[in-house]
Amino acid sequence: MNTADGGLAPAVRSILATAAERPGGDERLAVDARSLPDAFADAEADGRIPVIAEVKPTSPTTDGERTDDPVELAEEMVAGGAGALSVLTEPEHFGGSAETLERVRDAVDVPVLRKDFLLREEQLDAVAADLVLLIVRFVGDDLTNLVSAARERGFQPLVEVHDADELSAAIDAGADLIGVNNRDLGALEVDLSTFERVAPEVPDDATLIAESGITTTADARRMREAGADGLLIGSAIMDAEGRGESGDGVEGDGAGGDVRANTRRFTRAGTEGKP
Ligand SMILES: O=C(O)c1ccccc1NCC(=O)[C@H](O)[C@H](O)COP(=O)(O)O
Repeated sequence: MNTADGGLAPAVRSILATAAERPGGDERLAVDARSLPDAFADAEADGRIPVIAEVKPTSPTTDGERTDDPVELAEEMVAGGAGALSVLTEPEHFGGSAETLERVRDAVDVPVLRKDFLLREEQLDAVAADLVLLIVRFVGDDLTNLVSAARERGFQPLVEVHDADELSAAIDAGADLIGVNNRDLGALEVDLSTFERVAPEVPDDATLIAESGITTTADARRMREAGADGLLIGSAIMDAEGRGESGDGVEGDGAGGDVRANTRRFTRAGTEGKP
């Protein structure tokens, strides 16, 4: 359901309205970032699929909320083999905070992505992280400046795209970490063929991440076969409803709300790797 007002779903319009109001940090940050490509290489060398597991207490498309300590969740994800973490810092719609990210990053030694809807340079300075997300659809013509501003502070910018035009903008901005979001932020619908359409156009030397909608181990293998170097997985690992997944990819009798087991299921999903 695309809507008026830029074709964005009401929840996304609300997310952007609150993001526009959020202040930046008091001073410019200088970050000593943990390398995402190195973390992915370590996972591959260990026979694990590189997974960025997301600490996502809730969202506009999630039923229920996880109120467990995010640091414990993060440590369980790493114990399940996550090569990196993503932590929501958006407070109003995702239950995140900068403080959560700080605590998680202090507790683990893998790279941590700040997952938020950043619109202005000063918002980069709200909290240290190893990576920051820049969503092409939302930052528009500011993308090149924000990529530079992120790198000047030591962040690795992960540039998120949804179609070929956004990919061109990401490449023009010099992005080397590219995420293809299977979730259409206009309609909030998920379609894994989005990644399959966009991935062939991504330069070989970029690190390519399939984002959103990866629910089963079959989905994970499908994204890897389509060229994903890594997978960003939130809801299926957080699994607030405790549905889990059975061995044959059918929901219902699996690990439920056990984030360590959920993460392991994806990191050990088995694949021939990138073609
Ligand atoms: O997840 C949502 O409901 C959502 C709604 C509106 C804008 C963004 C949204 N998600 C942000 C994300 O990038 C996802 O949390 C992330 O890709 C993980 O997705 P999933 O594995 O499907 O939880």
